[in-house]
Amino acid sequence: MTKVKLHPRLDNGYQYEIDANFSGGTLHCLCEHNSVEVHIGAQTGHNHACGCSKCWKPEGATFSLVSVVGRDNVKVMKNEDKLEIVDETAAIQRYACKDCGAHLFGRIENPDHAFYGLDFVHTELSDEKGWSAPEFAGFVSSVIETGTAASKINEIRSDLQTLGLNTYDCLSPALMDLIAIKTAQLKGTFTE
Ligand SMILES: N[C@@H](CCC(=O)N[C@@H](CSCO)C(=O)NCC(=O)O)C(=O)O
Repeated sequence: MTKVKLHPRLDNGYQYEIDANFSGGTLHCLCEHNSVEVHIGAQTGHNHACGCSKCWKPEGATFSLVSVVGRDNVKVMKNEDKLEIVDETAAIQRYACKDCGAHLFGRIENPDHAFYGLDFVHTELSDEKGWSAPEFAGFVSSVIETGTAASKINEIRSDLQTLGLNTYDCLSPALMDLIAIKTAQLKGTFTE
């Protein structure tokens, strides 16, 4: 039986050279010429494999690898005119290259969103080494929505677990707690 390809960074050995002093790098889209460049001026956090239908995935991958960084650390350096928002109605507005389709960053504009202030980025689009490593796999069941055979889901979960990534069908408990805390704060029901 053919194995489902998770993501090149996961399938090919899962190597991350984490550097405690790492302070960012430059993402570039996949265009050979006139590529879009976005500088990320800090280490990223909450890196995870995401199976949702909206996050950008490289060719053939079932999951994206996506992490977050403060929006003030995200700066478009080159070919900004090639960027377009994939879906203006989505909570995360993903800025993609019109030519190659790679997503350079995703931004939340709703100040009431739990993750407002954080941009979503795919650090595999950078040549630098030292970025944060994936910590878990989220929205795993969602891969069925985009055509992965439902019969493969147990194998997929098992492969992710083998890589040390706990699997969730939403986000990790820590991130779901942040979402619930924000909701409680907005409702006035939050207690420490
Ligand atoms: N089954 C849906 C789930 C989509 C979903 O809720 N995705 C989350 C996380 S994306 C990054 O981890 C989300 O916040 N979505 C808002 C958005 O994408 O704008 C599906 O697969 O589409």
